[in-house]
Amino acid sequence: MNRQFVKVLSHVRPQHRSGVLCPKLFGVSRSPASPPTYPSAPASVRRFTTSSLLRSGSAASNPQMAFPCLDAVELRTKQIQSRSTLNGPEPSYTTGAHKSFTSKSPILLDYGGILQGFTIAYETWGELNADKSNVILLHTGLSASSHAKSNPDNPRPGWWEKFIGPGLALDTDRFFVICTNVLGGCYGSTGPSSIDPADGERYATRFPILTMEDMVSAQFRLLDELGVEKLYASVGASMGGMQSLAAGVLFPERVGSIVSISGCARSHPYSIAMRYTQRQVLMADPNWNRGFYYGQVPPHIGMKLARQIATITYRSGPEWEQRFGRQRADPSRPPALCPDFLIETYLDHAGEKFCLEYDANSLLYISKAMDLFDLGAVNREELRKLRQRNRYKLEPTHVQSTGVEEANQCSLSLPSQPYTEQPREDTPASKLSANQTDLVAGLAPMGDIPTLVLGVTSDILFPSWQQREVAETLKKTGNKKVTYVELGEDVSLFGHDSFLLDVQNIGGSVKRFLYG
Ligand SMILES: CC(=O)SCCNC(=O)CCNC(=O)[C@H](O)C(C)(C)COP(=O)(O)OP(=O)(O)OC[C@H]1O[C@@H](n2cnc3c(N)ncnc32)[C@H](O)[C@@H]1OP(=O)(O)O
Ligand SMILES: N[C@@H](CCO)C(=O)O
Repeated sequence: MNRQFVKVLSHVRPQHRSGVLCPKLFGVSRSPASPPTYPSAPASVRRFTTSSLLRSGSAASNPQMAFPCLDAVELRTKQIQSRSTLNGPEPSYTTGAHKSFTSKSPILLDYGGILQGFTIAYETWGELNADKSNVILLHTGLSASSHAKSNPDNPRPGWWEKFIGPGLALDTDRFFVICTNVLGGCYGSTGPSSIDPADGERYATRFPILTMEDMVSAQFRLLDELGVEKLYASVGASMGGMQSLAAGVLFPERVGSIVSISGCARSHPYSIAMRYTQRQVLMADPNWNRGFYYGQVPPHIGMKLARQIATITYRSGPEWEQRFGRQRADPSRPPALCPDFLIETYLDHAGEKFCLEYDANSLLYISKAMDLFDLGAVNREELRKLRQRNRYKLEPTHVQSTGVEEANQCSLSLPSQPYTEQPREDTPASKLSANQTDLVAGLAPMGDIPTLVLGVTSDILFPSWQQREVAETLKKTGNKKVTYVELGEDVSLFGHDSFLLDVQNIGGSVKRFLYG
């Protein structure tokens, strides 16, 4: 491990020890040994809080428990409701100054949606050389903005701050690094929170279903605009790893090399299950309101819970064993149903940090796009045919849909009969082999692109077997320039998020590959 874990409460910064504060909205004080304290709710709110519903102990055998964690989120709802009407109650999703590219020509999306125009927010570092041959396109994970690195216009540290710069993994003495906020995002690029030019209202859930390939196609429109014909490298981790591979499949002649860190060539059922659960939790928040919450209280409770589930998939059990063990935040207090164990206060804090920082609808659309990701030949062919069928939507004479007939197409209904296990014609072995063959055919366009596949053994979301699958599949396409690196548990226990944390091993491998 390249990092010291401290199994004591002192690891938790005092201001975060409550487990239920929202940095933007609450001030919470706590000394290391004292129990969590919460700001007291105004009288108007106290009426609704669970603590005020405590029943008189006269007849009960035991007192009712208190739920300060629920009081706190209810208080937040009230505070958002009563905020200034000037800016509207919803938070503004921005990470600061960035450049923007707006395409005036429409983009037809894989599943038939259309955007009449779109904007991509992006930032750059380093100098573009004369023949524009030193460009690295850096793809983000799910929730990141284009702000990968600080710059004079926005000195706030970026999400890959220590990986980009002179002499670093993405060496800005040599490369011109571009990072975008993805299509569907909420940090300056067109997404569900953007205005639909057709009616001047937010898209909300009238935003069309997206794919990774749609996001990558939008990025390549930006490259067209910048006059970049061929990338030196397409680099990304997590969802960015998916995009990095998708760029190689969609535009093989325009991609010089590929780095895929903790990515995959197709989403597997376990990762779909984990994202599905997050979406369901989020959509169950009444404030989500089927996506039409703009101008109202956003679904901060659903977002918080979704992020807690996500965090469980981003790190690893062994990391938490070392870091928190079974320690409770305050063993002197009786057990509570609100955050109690250190791992619980940690997850609570992760949810708090995120719940108003990111647009809920962006989370839904982008996580769905991750689920839909499959670079296998069969899926790619189906998407190609679908695009072909929808080409007419790009005709200038095409009248835009009123949304009604399209909405009907979107209405999945649950099967009327309970699921019964389907008999399989294939034996498991031949099924597996068919899957592999399909993926080899799908990745064939990358057969000549030098590729680094980097995985982390402690990653449960994009597990190392998927990394090996990508590397092995590429080799089967005839690609002789595949480098496979796996960080074992003796190197990193940070799980999926290792790509954000392990500068030495992740950054070092990327640097060696790019300089190779
Ligand atoms: C490409 C992309 O996807 S970029 C997107 C990256 N950004 C995010 O994911 C945003 C959310 N951030 C994170 O998930 C993390 O901060 C990371 C992955 C960026 C960095 O991880 P780490 O440095 O290991 O931070 P860690 O997960 O330990 O969290 C530290 C925070 O938890 C708090 N904390 C740690 N232990 C506890 C605990 N037991 N109880 C409560 N709070 C705790 C710390 O005080 C600290 O608070 P702060 O961030 O408000 O200062
Ligand atoms: N922590 C990362 C992981 C998923 O890429 C994120 O939130 O985007």
